[in-house]
Amino acid sequence: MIVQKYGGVAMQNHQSRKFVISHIQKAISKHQKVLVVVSAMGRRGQYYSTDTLLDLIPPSANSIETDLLSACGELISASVLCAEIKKEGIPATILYGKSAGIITNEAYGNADILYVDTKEVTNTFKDYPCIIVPGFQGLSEISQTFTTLGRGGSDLTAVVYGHHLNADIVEFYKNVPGVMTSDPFKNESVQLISSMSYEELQNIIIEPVEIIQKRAAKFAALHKVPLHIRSLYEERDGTYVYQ
Ligand SMILES: Nc1ncnc2c1ncn2[C@@H]1O[C@H](COP(=O)(O)OP(=O)(O)O)[C@@H](O)[C@H]1O
Ligand SMILES: N[C@@H](CC(=O)OP(=O)(O)O)C(=O)O
Repeated sequence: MIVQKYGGVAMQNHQSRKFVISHIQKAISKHQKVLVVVSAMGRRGQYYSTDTLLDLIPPSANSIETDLLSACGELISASVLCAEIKKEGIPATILYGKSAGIITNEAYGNADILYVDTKEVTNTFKDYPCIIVPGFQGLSEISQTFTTLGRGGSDLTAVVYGHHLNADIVEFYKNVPGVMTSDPFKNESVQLISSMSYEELQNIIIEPVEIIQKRAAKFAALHKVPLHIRSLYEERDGTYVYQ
């Protein structure tokens, strides 16, 4: 089985989600089972993006209501993709909250994962080749409320499942060809790095959220989770990280 992660840009509209569905179809043919982690649709200004949702309420410290509100973005995204995938004839379902099994403390906004219970995921794979999970969120062990894993946290969701499900690979579908020598939207003469070590990946990420979330890169390095960071739009290989 493999894990695929689709971020806000990949999920932003019907056109971009056609690419998403095509990658999922190919993954099922090749790997039989795919766990799809999705982020909220689009960026600030687009209806259901994380920043648009958070702009609905007065700026405040991380709290039960800020995490519940931002978790809604990924729930909407998962629901929309599931409906579209089923329309294409692919059997798929959604797991979230307790069934998704990502159990955290109550540090709203940047929760720590206490444990991951993959029982429901494993059982559901007996009936469905495709399971969609809203990224970026967990469930707090004590209060059973939604928590979030820091901005860009769907990347962490993906690598955490990759590790706990022993996935062949975790694929990230981006609006860039892979990890480049620097951000292609800021610099002109950049090149694709076809493979890199976990250490090199962590070193290239300066801010908490860049090509992938820094926290996710650190987790992948710690557990040696194989990664493939690649383009949503092109078939060619992107960047492999596996040593
Ligand atoms: N070295 C780098 N190589 C490629 N992209 C980079 C790099 N550093 C920063 N970036 C930025 O990371 C972004 C991540 O892609 P994006 O599709 O927005 O991710 P997400 O999956 O979070 O939606 C790119 O749009 C790019 O601007
Ligand atoms: N939607 C959340 C989580 C996330 O990972 O998003 P994206 O994959 O679009 O960076 C955020 O904006 O922080």
